[in-house]
Amino acid sequence: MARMEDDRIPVTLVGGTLGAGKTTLVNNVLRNAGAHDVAVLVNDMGEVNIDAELIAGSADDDVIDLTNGCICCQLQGDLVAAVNRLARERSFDYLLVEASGISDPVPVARTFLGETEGEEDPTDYYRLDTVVSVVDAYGFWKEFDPEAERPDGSDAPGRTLADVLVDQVEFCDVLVLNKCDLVPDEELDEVERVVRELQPRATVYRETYADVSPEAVLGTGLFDYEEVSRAAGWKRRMREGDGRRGGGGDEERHDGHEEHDHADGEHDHAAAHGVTSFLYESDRPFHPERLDDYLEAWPDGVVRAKGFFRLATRPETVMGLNRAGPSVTAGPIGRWNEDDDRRTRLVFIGTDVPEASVRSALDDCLATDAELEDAEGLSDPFPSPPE
Ligand SMILES: Nc1nc2c(ncn2[C@@H]2O[C@H](COP(=O)(O)OP(=O)(O)OP(=O)(O)O)[C@@H](O)[C@H]2O)c(=O)[nH]1
Repeated sequence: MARMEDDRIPVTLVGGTLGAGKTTLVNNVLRNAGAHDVAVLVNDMGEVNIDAELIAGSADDDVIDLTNGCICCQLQGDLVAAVNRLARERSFDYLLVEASGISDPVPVARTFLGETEGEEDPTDYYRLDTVVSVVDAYGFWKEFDPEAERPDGSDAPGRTLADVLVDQVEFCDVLVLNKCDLVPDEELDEVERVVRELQPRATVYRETYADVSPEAVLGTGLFDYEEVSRAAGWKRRMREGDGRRGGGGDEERHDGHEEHDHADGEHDHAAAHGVTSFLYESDRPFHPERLDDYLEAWPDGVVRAKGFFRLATRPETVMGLNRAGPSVTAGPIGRWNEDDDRRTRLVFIGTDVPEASVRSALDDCLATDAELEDAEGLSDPFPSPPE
C-alpha cells in the first residue's frame, strides 16, 4: 500500500465551534500520545492566544500559534509557511492543527493537499491523515435557534454558527460529540442521529471532556477528500432520491450522472427515530415570490436544507439553496447545461420535520400554467448573478 511507504508527517486537523472542547481534546491527546512526538499548531481568533497558553507543555517549543485571523481565510499563506518552517526546524512525527472555532474545514484541508497558491507546498512534508470535528452536544440545538448570534470578532461575514457547525459536521472523518455530561441521554441520542444523518461516514464518539484515546484521532488513515465530500448526508439523499434514478448530487455537477449508494439502511434507521431526511423534486419551476415567502416561514426542526431549484423567471439559471438552521442563502449559482436534468431537487434534513406539509407548501409555491406563460411579468426577489 502506498501509505506504508509514505514517510511524510501525518496531520490531524481538529475543528469545532467555539468552546466545543478542541483544546481539551488536544491536551488529552498530548498527555496520552505515548510513542508519538506530537507538534501542535493552534489558530485562535483572539488578540492573545489563550489556547496556546492552555495547552499542556506549551512552554516547550512544540506548540506554535497563529493569532489574529482564521486559517481558513486570510491566514492560509501563514499556515503553510508556519507548518513548513516547523517541519524544517524541529523534529517530531505527528502534527496536530487546532483550527479556530469559525474555520471552514474544507480550505484548511485543501491547504494540506497542496491546493493553495504560493511557492511553498506543505505536501512535501505532510499528509492529511484525519479531520476531527468536536461538537458541543449541549450547544448543538442552540446553534440552530433563530435567536443565535455570531460571536463577536468573527470575520466570517454572513455566516452563522449554524453554517459553520454544519460545515464542520459534514466535512470530518471523526466526530467527537462532547459535553455529554450536560445532556440527557435521550437528547443525546437525537443529536447523534442528526449528526450521523449529516455525515454518515464519520466515526462518532460520545465523550465528556473530549476524553478520546489518541488512536481515535491520530494515525487513523481515514481522510479521503473525495469520500468525505461525497458522503455528506444531503448529497447521499440526493443520489438516492426516492428510489428512482438519482440526479447528480455534487454542486459542481448537474448532469444526471448515475450513482449507486448503500446507505438505505442507515436512513431507515434514522427515520424510525424522528430524524427526517427527504428529497423534494419537481419539473415545474417555482413562482419566485411565493417561494421567497416560504423560505422566510421555515418549519421548525430543519437542521439542513440544500439543493438546486428552478425559477419561472430564470429558465436558464441554476438556483442554489443552502440552509443551515436559521441561516439561508438562496440565489443563482450557475447556468444549466444543454443536457442537464433541470429538475428542482432540494434535500431536507432535520428532526420531526413535517414532510407532507413541507411538500405541499412547496407544491403551492410552484408556478401555475398561467404564471409560466406570463413569467416575465412576475417579480423576482432573489439576488441577481454577480456581474
Ligand atoms: N461540562 C463540560 N465542560 C467541558 C467539556 N469539555 C470541555 N469543557 C469545558 O468547556 C470549555 C471550553 O473548552 P475548550 O477545550 O477550551 O474549547 P475550545 O473548543 O478549544 O474553545 P475555543 O478555542 O474557544 O474555540 C472549558 O471550560 C472546558 O473545561 C465537557 O465534556 N463537559
